This record gives sequence, C-alpha cells and structure tokens, in this order.
Amino acid sequence: MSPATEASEPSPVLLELVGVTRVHGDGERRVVALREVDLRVRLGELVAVMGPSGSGKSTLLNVAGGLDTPQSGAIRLGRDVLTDLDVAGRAALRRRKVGYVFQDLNLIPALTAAENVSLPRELDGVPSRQARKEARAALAEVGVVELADRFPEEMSGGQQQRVAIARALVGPRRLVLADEPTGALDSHTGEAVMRVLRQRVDAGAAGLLVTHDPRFAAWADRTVYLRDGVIVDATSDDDASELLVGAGTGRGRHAGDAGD
Ligand SMILES: Nc1ncnc2c1ncn2[C@@H]1O[C@H](COP(=O)(O)OP(=O)(O)OP(=O)(O)O)[C@@H](O)[C@H]1O
Repeated sequence: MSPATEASEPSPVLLELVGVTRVHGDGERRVVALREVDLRVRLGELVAVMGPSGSGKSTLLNVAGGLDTPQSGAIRLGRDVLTDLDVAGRAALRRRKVGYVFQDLNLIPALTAAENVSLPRELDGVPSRQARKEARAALAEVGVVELADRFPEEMSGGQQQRVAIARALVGPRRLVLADEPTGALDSHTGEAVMRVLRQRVDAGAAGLLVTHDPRFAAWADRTVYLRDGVIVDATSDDDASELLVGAGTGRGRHAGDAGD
C-alpha cells in the first residue's frame, strides 16, 4: 500500500448529529435552542464550538451526550442511535461512552482523585479492582498519577481539570464533552489543560469543546460557530477534515501545538 493510499483513510465518525432541533419552553417562552443542526466528529478530532451567549452551545453538548433529547433529528454515537433509546438506554450509553468536563471543577470533594475517576466505572458494574486499575491508567495518561490519593482540595485547579479529563475518558469512553473547561483557570494553566485534552483526543477519543476564547479554540481541529441555534460558519467542513485526518492523528494541525 502506498503512503498516499494510507493517508486518504479517514478516522471513523464517533458522533453524528443530523437535522437536530431542540426547542425549550412554549408559548411566549418558546426558544429554538438548536435548529436543524448537522455535525460530525471523528475519532482523533477535537471540535470547538463558539458563539454568543444563548446561541445553543450548552444545548448542543447536552443533546450530543444524551443528557437532553431533541424534538427532531437523529444522534448517533458509534454504532448506537441515541435518539432511538429510552431514558434508561440513554443513561447506560452515556455512562459507557461519554465523559463531561465542566468549568466548575466538579470532582466529588470527599473522594480522592483515583476514586473520582474509578466511580463511573464502578457504577457501570466494573469490579472495584479493575476500576481502580483503569483509573490509575487514566490518571497516568493525563500526567497526574502521583496525585491518585489526593483529595480535590489538595490539588490546584489545573490538576483538578486533568483529573476531570481522566474521569471523562476512563475505560472505554471515547467522547469527551467539555463546556468551558478552562473558564476557571488562568491562561497559562488553561493552555496546559488544553494540551492534555488535545493529547488525550489524539490518543484515541473525540471531543466537543465549548469555549469563548479563540486561544483555546486554536487547539481544536476546527471550530463551528453557532448563532440562534444554527451553525453559521465552520473553519473547515467534514470533507476538508477528512483530508487532514489522513495525516494520522490530530496532532500538528493546531496553532497551540507549536510550543509543545
Ligand atoms: N431549560 C431551558 N428552558 C428554557 N430555555 C432554555 C433552557 N435551556 C436553554 N434555554 C434557552 O435556549 C437558548 C440556548 O441556551 P444555551 O444554554 O444552549 O446557550 P449557550 O450558547 O450555551 O449560552 P451561554 O454561552 O450563555 O452558556 C437560550 O435562549 C436559553 O435561554
């Protein structure tokens, strides 16, 4: 096989939204938070979502991860069609496949880093010993395995966010949904957390990142811009990203990598 043939092989699509519409409220309070949104995110790909306040960014993340359901359209996660599942089915799929990282460093204060990371696996029925092993591996991947036995209050904000990224992608989970994960951090720490997220996605995950800050969006492979629930612009479309994905992983396609 020639290198050119290898290079044209795109990574599989992990998350796909087709014609997704989500309306909140009714009557005078009716808001179309998402209108006929189409989006695909491949393994190895980090997609930034930007847009003004109220444009639908959080709603997009919530429907993508099955925390919220659209009125119409379809959402596929790997081989599963989220929008065909009932509440219990969505919750199970979410636990197995999706991790969240929020702005407010939402680790459980009474649990150590390792316990925070192993908890979702134990909730999913994985035996404690294996869950702990997976947690240590996940912490090692984000460079904080030495913090395994510390409680959140004994860690810096940036360290807590690394633990949150480890928790989001522990075990077989492959989709990370990050809503302003750098919002509570200074810019230097925020960059360090973005580097970890980028590396983790490159190592075999897909990510959707809501951010207001173009410096953090620069770590993504592409950016989609939402306005009034509609994707109005994107730095490059899926076809373009297919060509880029051919280079192997996502590395080397983002401005933030230069100083790595
Ligand atoms: N549970 C809800 N009930 C009613 N309206 C809602 C609800 N959630 C969101 N909305 C409305 O849907 C629209 C999109 O909200 P969303 O939170 O997705 O926007 P956003 O881009 O994430 O905003 P921000 O940047 O301020 O977090 C807004 O007009 C918001 O007021």
